[in-house]
Amino acid sequence: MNNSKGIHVYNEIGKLKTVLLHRPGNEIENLIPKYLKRLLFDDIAYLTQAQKEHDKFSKILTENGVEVLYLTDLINEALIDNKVRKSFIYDFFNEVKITSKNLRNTLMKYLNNMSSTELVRTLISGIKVEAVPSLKNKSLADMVREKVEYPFYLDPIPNLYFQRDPFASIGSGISLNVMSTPTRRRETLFAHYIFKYHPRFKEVIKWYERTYEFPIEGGDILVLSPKILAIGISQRTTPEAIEIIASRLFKSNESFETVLAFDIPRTRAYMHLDTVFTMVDYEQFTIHPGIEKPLNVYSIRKSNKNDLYIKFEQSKLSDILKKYLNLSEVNLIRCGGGDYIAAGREQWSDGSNTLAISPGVVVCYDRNYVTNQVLRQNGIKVLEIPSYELSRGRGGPRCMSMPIIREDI
Ligand SMILES: NC(=[NH2+])NCCC[C@H](N)C(=O)O
Repeated sequence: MNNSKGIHVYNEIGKLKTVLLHRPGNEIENLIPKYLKRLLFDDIAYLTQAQKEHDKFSKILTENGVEVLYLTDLINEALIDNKVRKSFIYDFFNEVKITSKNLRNTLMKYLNNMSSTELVRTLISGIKVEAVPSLKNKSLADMVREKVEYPFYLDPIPNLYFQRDPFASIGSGISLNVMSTPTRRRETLFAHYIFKYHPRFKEVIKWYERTYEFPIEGGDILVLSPKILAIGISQRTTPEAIEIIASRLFKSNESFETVLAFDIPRTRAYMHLDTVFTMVDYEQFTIHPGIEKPLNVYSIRKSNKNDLYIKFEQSKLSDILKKYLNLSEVNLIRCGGGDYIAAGREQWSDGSNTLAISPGVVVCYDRNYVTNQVLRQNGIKVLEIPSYELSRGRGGPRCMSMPIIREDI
């Protein structure tokens, strides 16, 4: 592991130096069709294949000089102190509303017998009722719970391999996000403990906290330049959260001057801005044609009196990007080459969700061959990873990764 401390992310495309991933594990094997919708997954995935694909993703990154950190390692390193470990477990119980004293004690005993690695793995993959010794002296809540015949005390966390979302690196700090659905809220506990206790990360400043009121998720946050952020107003991210982050950033010593808020349609297929718009080179972006017409963009800037100055941007997207990023040309590369059918199909499997590892070099799913071809025609180097299973969770290479350090450009 390299020794650089903290976070450094001032752009979307500068050479990626360090990135955070989570390799999918048994949480995927605990999904059943009945609960898919609530757990925000679209199909039953085959874990062995998903892991192969994820390992390939990680290998491509490593081969390109990126330091890959795994969430499970960081959290293990953060939980060394026994008191911290206990409070992490209690936070999990509180998050899923395990309130019965008896059940809390029984589960605590069950978890306390585990090594730290096992504990973390279990909290992620879920706790099956049958795995825990049966309760003695049941409370009313325990009895009611038993009648429901739900197989888990703790649900699996199948979306954890989408490390883009629970927190987002912005400049030298992070937004510790408020997830919009209950199923993903436990995910932010990992970041909460890492950024509080891990020696490498505990000094990092937070622009947003998981206890705030308004949802915001990392897939909506794009650091376009040291001065400009783009944040989606989406199914998952609220305008109120964007205002709070903007004003925290503008009051800090950071270089950010403008937040462009992209108002995108609220739909499952476009749950975050990065499912329809990513940056691939200095002046090139991918975009899903399905959002171009309904897109409204607002600019948020610092006004003199420490207030926010908010304006609706009248121009078309390429002109807005030219103006704020100081570019003479902007090329919007359309998902599926702009073809209605290909764009719809490939966006669904994250064709516009690219992860840039340096200017003009991106990691993409192999299945989106139309979009990948168009990217190449525009001079972009596309590194493909297999995507039979990973794509069933509705997220691509950008969704699966959180940059920790990027080189400035
Ligand atoms: N940054 C992203 N686009 N992440 C995709 C997350 C997908 C995940 N199944 C969810 O619905 O939350």
